[in-house]
Amino acid sequence: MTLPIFLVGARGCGKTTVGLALALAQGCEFIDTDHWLQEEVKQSIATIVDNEGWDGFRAKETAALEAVTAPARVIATGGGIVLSEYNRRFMREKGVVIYLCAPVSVLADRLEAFPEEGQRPTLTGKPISEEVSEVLALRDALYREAAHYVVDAALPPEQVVTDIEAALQLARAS
Ligand SMILES: Nc1ncnc2c1ncn2[C@@H]1O[C@H](COP(=O)(O)OP(=O)(O)O)[C@@H](O)[C@H]1O
Ligand SMILES: O=C(O)C1=C[C@@H](OP(=O)(O)O)[C@@H](O)[C@H](O)C1
Ligand SMILES: [Mg+2]
Repeated sequence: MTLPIFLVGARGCGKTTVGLALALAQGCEFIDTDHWLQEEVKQSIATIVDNEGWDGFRAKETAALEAVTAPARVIATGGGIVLSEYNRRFMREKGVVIYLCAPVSVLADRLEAFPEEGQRPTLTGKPISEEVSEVLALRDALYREAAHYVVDAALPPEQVVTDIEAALQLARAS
C-alpha cells in the first residue's frame, strides 16, 4: 500500500499546482486540504477567518487533515498547517512529507500575480513581499522539521514533480 504524500511549504510554493501534477504522474488521488475544507463548510477561507478568526480556521484545518489522510493520496496542505506540532507529527508518522522550498522573491512574485484573496486572506496586514518574508522566517524551520525531503520549488512544475518522484524512490527503497 502506498503511503500518503503530504506537500508542505509557504503560500505560493506550488503545493496545489505540483500536487495535482504529481498525483496524475503517480496514478494517485489528489486532495487539497483548503479546497476540501471550503467545499465541506461551503465558505471561503476568508469568510471562515472573518467569522471565527485564525484559531477557528486552524482547528478546522487539523480536522480536514485527519479526514483526508488515506493511502495512495497526494495531499496538498495549506501553508500554515505546520504551525501545529500535532499536525507536523501526524504527517511525519502517517506518510512521506515533502517541503517545497522557494525563496521569498519567487513566492512574492507568484502571489502578486495570483493573489486568490478568498483563499489567502492577509496574515499580517502588511504588503505581500514583507508578509512573505516575515512569515517564511518564522515557518521555514517548521517545514524542515515536518519534512522527510526538501525540493527546490522555484523550478518549473514538471521538474519539481520529477524531483519529488526521485525522493519517493529513495523513501520506498529505504
Ligand atoms: N513551479 C512553479 N513554477 C511557476 N509557477 C508556479 C509553480 N508552482 C506554482 N506556480 C504558480 O504559483 C501560483 C501559486 O501556486 P499554488 O499551487 O496555488 O501554491 P500553494 O498551493 O503552495 O499556495 C499559481 O498561480 C501557480 O500557477
Ligand atoms: O500560509 C497560511 O497560513 C495559509 C495558506 C493558505 O494555503 P496555500 O499555502 O495553499 O496558499 C491557506 O491555507 C490559508 O490562507 C492559510
Ligand atoms: Mg494551495
